[in-house]
Amino acid sequence: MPAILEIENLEVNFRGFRAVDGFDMAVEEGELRVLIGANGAGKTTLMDLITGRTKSTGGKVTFLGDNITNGQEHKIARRGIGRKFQVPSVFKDLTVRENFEVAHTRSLSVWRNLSVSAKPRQRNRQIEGAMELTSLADESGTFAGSLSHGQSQWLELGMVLVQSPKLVLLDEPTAGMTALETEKTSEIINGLKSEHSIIVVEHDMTFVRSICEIITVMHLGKKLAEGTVEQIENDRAVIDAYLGSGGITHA
Ligand SMILES: Nc1ncnc2c1ncn2[C@@H]1O[C@H](COP(=O)(O)OP(=O)(O)OP(=O)(O)O)[C@@H](O)[C@H]1O
Repeated sequence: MPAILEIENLEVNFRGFRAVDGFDMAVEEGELRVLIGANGAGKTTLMDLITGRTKSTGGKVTFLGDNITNGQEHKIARRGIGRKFQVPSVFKDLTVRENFEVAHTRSLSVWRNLSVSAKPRQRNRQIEGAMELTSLADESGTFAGSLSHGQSQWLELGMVLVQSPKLVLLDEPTAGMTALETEKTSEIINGLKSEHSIIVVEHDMTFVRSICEIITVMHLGKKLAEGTVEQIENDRAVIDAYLGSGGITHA
């Protein structure tokens, strides 16, 4: 499988402080990669560097064979990197379906530039597919402001998916969720596997175990370890790095 995303020796230096410090990672097409690391390890900064929100001071990011290092954020999004932030930013006064329509229209402006117009039937199929994937089909007419916290998170995830990104970045998708919502989120994410390439930043190791194939561990801006859940949980360097924060299971 070719790498969809390749990060080489990436660095950002914030006035002498290297939040990301010579970081390497390659994610294959169709892969679900989990990125873990203690608070301040540099995970969010890494996502910011991939998406062009923060500019790097060294290294390279390659997406689908193209060098996207320090590209403009909207252009990187248009190339097909979708990002779901930790705090949902849905339109509360619109229904679930209307939120999906807005997200779909946003993605259309990309296609319009390429003189391709989406057909209504195709549009509905995409929206309905995203509603199914995120378990929101029954909430189609519900105002987003009336959704539970978990459902708002799923709506935002669906709004990313309806734009058909080639790579989806999810920043702590279970933050603030109940145990049941977390379980449902792992079902949703497992349902996205193979169809999508996904990078998930997550702290909750129970959740990580339920979705994960390969974990990359970040520590002080660097890659500390990479491997299966079992390999990572038994890795001496990882255990040592997490000591003091209660061990890896409470990372
Ligand atoms: N713009 C900035 N200027 C200076 N320092 C920054 C900046 N952005 C982030 N940092 C620092 O870089 C380090 C990494 O932060 P980052 O938010 O990427 O960590 P994280 O792994 O996502 O942590 P958490 O799990 O708590 O979200 C932190 O010490 C943070 O204070």
